[in-house]
Amino acid sequence: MQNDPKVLIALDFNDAETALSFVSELDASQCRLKVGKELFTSFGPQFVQRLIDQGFDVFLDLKFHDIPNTVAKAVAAAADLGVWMVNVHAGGGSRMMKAAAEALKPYGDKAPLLIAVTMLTSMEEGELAEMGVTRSAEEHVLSLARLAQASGLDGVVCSAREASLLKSELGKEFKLVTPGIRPAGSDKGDQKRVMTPAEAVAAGSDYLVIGRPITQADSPLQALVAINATL
Ligand SMILES: O=c1ccn([C@@H]2O[C@H](COP(=O)(O)O)[C@@H](O)[C@H]2O)c(=O)[nH]1
Repeated sequence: MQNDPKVLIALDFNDAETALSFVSELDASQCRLKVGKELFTSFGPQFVQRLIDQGFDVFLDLKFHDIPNTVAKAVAAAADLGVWMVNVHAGGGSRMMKAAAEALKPYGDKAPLLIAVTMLTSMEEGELAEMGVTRSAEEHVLSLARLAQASGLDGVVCSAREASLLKSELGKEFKLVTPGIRPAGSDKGDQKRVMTPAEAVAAGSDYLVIGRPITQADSPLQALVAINATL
C-alpha cells in the first residue's frame, strides 16, 4: 500500500471495455491512471468520471496548447471533472500558463496539479534543430521548466534524464513527471530519452508515466508489482 503512488499508468487503449477490464485488476493504492488523447477523444469525460468514481487519481494528459483564454477554460473544465493532475504545453508561453494557473485559483486545495510539457520524451536532441532550437536538450528543458515555475505551475513533464538537473535548479517541491520509463530489457518503441523506473526515481522523478511496459505485459498486474518493488 502506498500513500502517494509514483506510477501513473498510461491507459492508451482504443476501446473502453478493454480499458475498464484492465483497470478492474488494479487498486488505487498501487498506481494512478493517466488518460490521454486516444482514450479521451473516443470516450470523453464520462470515462474519466468512471475512473474517478472507482477511487483512482486521474492525470488528464491532453497537453493543452492554445490561446490563454481557451486554455484557462479548458483547465477549469478539467478541475470541474475532478481530475488530480492536468497539463498544458510550456511552448504556449508564460501568458498562457499564467492564465491556466489563475483559472485554477478559485478551486483552492481542490485544484488539480497543473504541470507543463517541456520536450517530448520521444524526441532526441538532434530533432530540436528542425524546430529552430539550437541549444541542448537539457538547456531547452531547463529553460521551459523555469518559465513554467515562474508562471505559477506545480511542475513539468520532462524525461528522467533531466530530472537531477531540474531538481537541483528548481527545488524539490517542483514536481517532475517523467514518461519514457522502460524497465531493463523492455522495448523502447518510439521513446528516445528513457530511463528505468529505479534510475528515474534516483534521479529525482516524482511520478513515472508508464504505458506499454505494463499495459502490453503478459501479466500487467505482475509488471506493476515488479516495478513498484524496485522503487
Ligand atoms: O513527453 C511525453 C509526454 C507524454 N507522454 C505520454 O506518456 C505515455 C507513455 O507511454 P509508453 O507506452 O510508456 O511509452 C503516452 O501516453 C504518451 O502520450 C510521453 O510519452 N512523453
